[in-house]
Amino acid sequence: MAEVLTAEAVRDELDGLAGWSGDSAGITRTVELASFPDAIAVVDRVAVAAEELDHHPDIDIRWRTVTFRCATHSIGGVTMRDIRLARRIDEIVEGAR
Ligand SMILES: C[C@H](O)[C@H](O)[C@H]1CNC2=NC(N)=NC(=O)C2=N1
Repeated sequence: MAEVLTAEAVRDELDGLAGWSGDSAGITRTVELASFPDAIAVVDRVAVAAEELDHHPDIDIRWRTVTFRCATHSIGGVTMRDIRLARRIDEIVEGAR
């Protein structure tokens, strides 16, 4: 079972996650894509990655702007599962731009 990260550990991990912010309750990144279809394509790729990781982000879609929030719901905090998911999301977003 993943262990919840301390606030300091989350801050350290956020240093390596450009565009992400948050705290020990959750981490968030908002991205703007070129179009609504591009945004949905990114969300679809993130869904595939989330299924592979068995770890799922909260996703807010507003036209071309997509916000991802990662927290480990079963624990109620941020774990390395969320950090790994955030890294995968970054790879997908960078590949879509
Ligand atoms: C059974 C399955 O492994 C669990 O329900 C997973 C699914 N995806 C998850 N995603 C997130 N963000 N938090 C969880 O606790 C979680 N649990």
